[in-house]
Amino acid sequence: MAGLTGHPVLEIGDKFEELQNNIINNNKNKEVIDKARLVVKGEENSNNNNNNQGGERDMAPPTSNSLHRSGSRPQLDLSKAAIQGNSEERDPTILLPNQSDDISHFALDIGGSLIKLVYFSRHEGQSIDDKRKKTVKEISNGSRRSYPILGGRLHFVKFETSKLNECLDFISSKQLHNGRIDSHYWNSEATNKENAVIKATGGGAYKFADLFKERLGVSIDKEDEMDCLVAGANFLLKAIRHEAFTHMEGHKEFVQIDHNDLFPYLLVNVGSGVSMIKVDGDGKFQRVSGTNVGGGTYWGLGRLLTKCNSFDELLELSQRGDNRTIDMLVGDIYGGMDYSKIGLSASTIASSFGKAISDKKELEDHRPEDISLSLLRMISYNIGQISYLNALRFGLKRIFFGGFFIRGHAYTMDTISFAVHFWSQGQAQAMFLRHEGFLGALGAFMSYEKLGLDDLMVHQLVERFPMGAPYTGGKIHGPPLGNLNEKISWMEKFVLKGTEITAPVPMAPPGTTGLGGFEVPSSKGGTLRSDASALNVGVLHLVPTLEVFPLLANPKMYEPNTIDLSDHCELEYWFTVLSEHLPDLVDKAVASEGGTGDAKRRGDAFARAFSAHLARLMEEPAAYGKLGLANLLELREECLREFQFLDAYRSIKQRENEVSLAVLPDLLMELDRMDEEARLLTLIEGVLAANIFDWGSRACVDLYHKGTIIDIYRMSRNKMQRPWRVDDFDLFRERMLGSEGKKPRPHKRALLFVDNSGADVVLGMLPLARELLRRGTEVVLVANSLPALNDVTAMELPDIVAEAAKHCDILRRAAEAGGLLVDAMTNTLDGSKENCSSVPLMVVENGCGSPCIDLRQVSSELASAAKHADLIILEGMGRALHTNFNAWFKCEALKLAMVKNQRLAEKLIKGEIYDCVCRYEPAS
Ligand SMILES: CC(C)(COP(=O)(O)O)[C@@H](O)C(=O)NCCC(=O)O
Ligand SMILES: [Mn+2]
Repeated sequence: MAGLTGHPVLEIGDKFEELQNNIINNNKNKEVIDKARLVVKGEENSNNNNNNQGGERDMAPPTSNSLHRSGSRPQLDLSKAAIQGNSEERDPTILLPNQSDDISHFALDIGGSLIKLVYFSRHEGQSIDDKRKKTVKEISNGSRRSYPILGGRLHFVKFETSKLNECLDFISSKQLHNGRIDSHYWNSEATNKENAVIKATGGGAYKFADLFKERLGVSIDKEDEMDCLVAGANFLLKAIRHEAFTHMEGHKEFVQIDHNDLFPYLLVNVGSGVSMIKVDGDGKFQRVSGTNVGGGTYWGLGRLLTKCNSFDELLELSQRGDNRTIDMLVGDIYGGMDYSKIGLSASTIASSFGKAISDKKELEDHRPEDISLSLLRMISYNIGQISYLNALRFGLKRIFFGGFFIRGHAYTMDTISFAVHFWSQGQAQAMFLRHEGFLGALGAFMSYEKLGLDDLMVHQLVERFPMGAPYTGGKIHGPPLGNLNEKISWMEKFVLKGTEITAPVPMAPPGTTGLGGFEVPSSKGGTLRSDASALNVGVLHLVPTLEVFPLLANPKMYEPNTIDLSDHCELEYWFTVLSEHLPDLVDKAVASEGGTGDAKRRGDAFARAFSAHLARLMEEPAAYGKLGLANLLELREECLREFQFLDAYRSIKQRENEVSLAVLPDLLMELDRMDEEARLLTLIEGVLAANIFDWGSRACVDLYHKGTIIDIYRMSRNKMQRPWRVDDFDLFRERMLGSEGKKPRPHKRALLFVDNSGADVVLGMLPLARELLRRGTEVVLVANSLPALNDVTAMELPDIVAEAAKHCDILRRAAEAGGLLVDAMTNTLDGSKENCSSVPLMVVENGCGSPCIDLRQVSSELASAAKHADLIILEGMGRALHTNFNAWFKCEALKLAMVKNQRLAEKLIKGEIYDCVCRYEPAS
């Protein structure tokens, strides 16, 4: 039969059909094809799944939830670390002789109005008892770096100082003061409570020391406040990618700080009072000024003048205020005119509260809203102005503002920025910090010896935004949520509370009038969320094993995201795509957990949580740092995991693997009948065509509901006519096969970043890997550490490879050489064990649990494997288009994907849905 694109291999579609008939006649295999139909027709609902659950679970490869992206260790004192006992055993005990047992888990900054608490929590124990263990050792040359030792997270929580008891209850409920979590890991005796010492800064460290001793039995070790502020700020500015930002006229922009060019700067900490600190380096600073007119002044005066009950209420009032009724403006003095000679417009405030002297009004005659706004502007301008004058005094260009007075409040930041800009005539810039209120607490935390926190680098920290955790200490939510059930009930309350909680921080630009200052701030949501600033702070995962992918040509310039979500249309489009996909995803997730009542409740909570994230980000796209499409897709996966859906597509993946493995031998036979050139083309076509099996694409899911796997595969092959929309195949062929009779040298090692399970990996990437192996190139299959949609994981791959190897000597020998076939090879094709001299086929995890990959943060395993690679192949929309489409590498790169989204096809390649990309780039 003629091939669909003129190549004989394309009989594979027919082979599928033939196979189907054969299989149907064969009772043993009938189930396989039935299952395949179920999958592709989208008939898999919770009921079906319910029925199948037991059997499928038994057959499924072990879920990889034991491998976490952030599943490695906090930087503790690892010197002289050694494995105790047999290093080959599962979960060997690791001794840390220089690690002291009494590591405390939290530190406090007890201020006049707020208590800020930073605490450290540990990951659960992990195991990499998978078939890759040998591979891992192989690649990392026997180094032990890939053993999971410890993992950790930093949480940021705040309480009102007046509610100190809530804070003590929280510490007590989490047993933070007992070091209980650690003792389990370090094999130590429970920490001696009597001697427990915790670090704290701020005035309350002195004031409440006795209470801590009485209630928790711990002593407070007081740390200097300025030391802590500076240590906290330096850490954040060096270690968090999107920490500092400017905020001008409602527009927030993250600032990339060059670590080598950070100092000197002015740190302005606006707490109850204000400190201005000139920072010259780590531990090198001088408090150069300050002002007693700060957050406490705003709150104190505001409370007296407006009878407000809380700081946040006062701030919220300002949203609806009009300060012109109470402030004396230049125009009030100059009969409505500007004082242009000295550059003051009519709307400039000439005297804060100045009108109150001339009016015959009493306090009751003024609106509390106007008073609050006038007060806010007075204090913010004053802080901005004094800060600038101090920056000028020491020749400092950069001013960072922190402290809880700011509270992520757009108008406050705009006012301070305006003052700095105005007085410096644009020469200095105000910058704000996302962890604004936690500088002191973080600094106190870092003062514990041997923590090694200050050595952490940007790529070793991953910030996550779990639902519930940031909602702290407020009247509605209580402290961060401890267990899943609490979280779900909280989500249920959350929905009852409606939009009040998701109401955005007002972001509308507060209309300026040139030099004259701002008009009344426009209030978008009407309410200012009480925990506005806390919401901008996630949980920091400390992952010292993450590394920058060493083959990036220019890591500093690297931007993983291709789609710029700062374009509002783009943002809206992708938000709609994700919202519309949600019901289907919830169905799959609930089904994957057996469709039980508990799973449904979790599914519901997940949907609410993810929708809340979307709503929040829609209102303030930069709320969680710079937002790209990859972040959104990852957030969705993280959110699923938060509600304990560890592998929503588990059964779908398994069925597609089975069906694809069943037709693999036919495909390999067809390939082997071809000459080199036809084979290479067919292999690339195969990768592109099989990338259609993508459960994350709306269009593809619709297809699966309409046709069988065979129809879809055929349709996909039919689309394979060259030229593809981006088609560098000829270049790649020349590199692989040479021209004019010259044989090029084969690649030494290729990293194949695989994408989806089923046909994608089995009929697409594995045959391509086999071709490379055949040519003497070592192949490393790079797969996700954690499940994401229907992507294949590093944990699942060895079983798939073992199955494939049963039908192919090349794969078998290579997999054996790569240590992948440990015990799976009882059944080889010919039973022969000789000839193990093949180049190895290996599997490494990439460190991610997302459909995309940010190459600034990959597993150390991958970084290690990359060192000898001279070719990388990135496959799929997530890894090759949404991210890395514009990335340059030090080695050759091949980017292969089918575009399964109409809009992306139009925007990125001026094409149509199902068009393909084959981009080949020589080393740069
Ligand atoms: C999530 C995905 C990136 C996965 O694609 P893949 O990497 O598997 O090729 C892709 O399915 C996607 O962008 N989906 C959303 C757009 C849509 O539904 O059209
Ligand atoms: Mn995928």
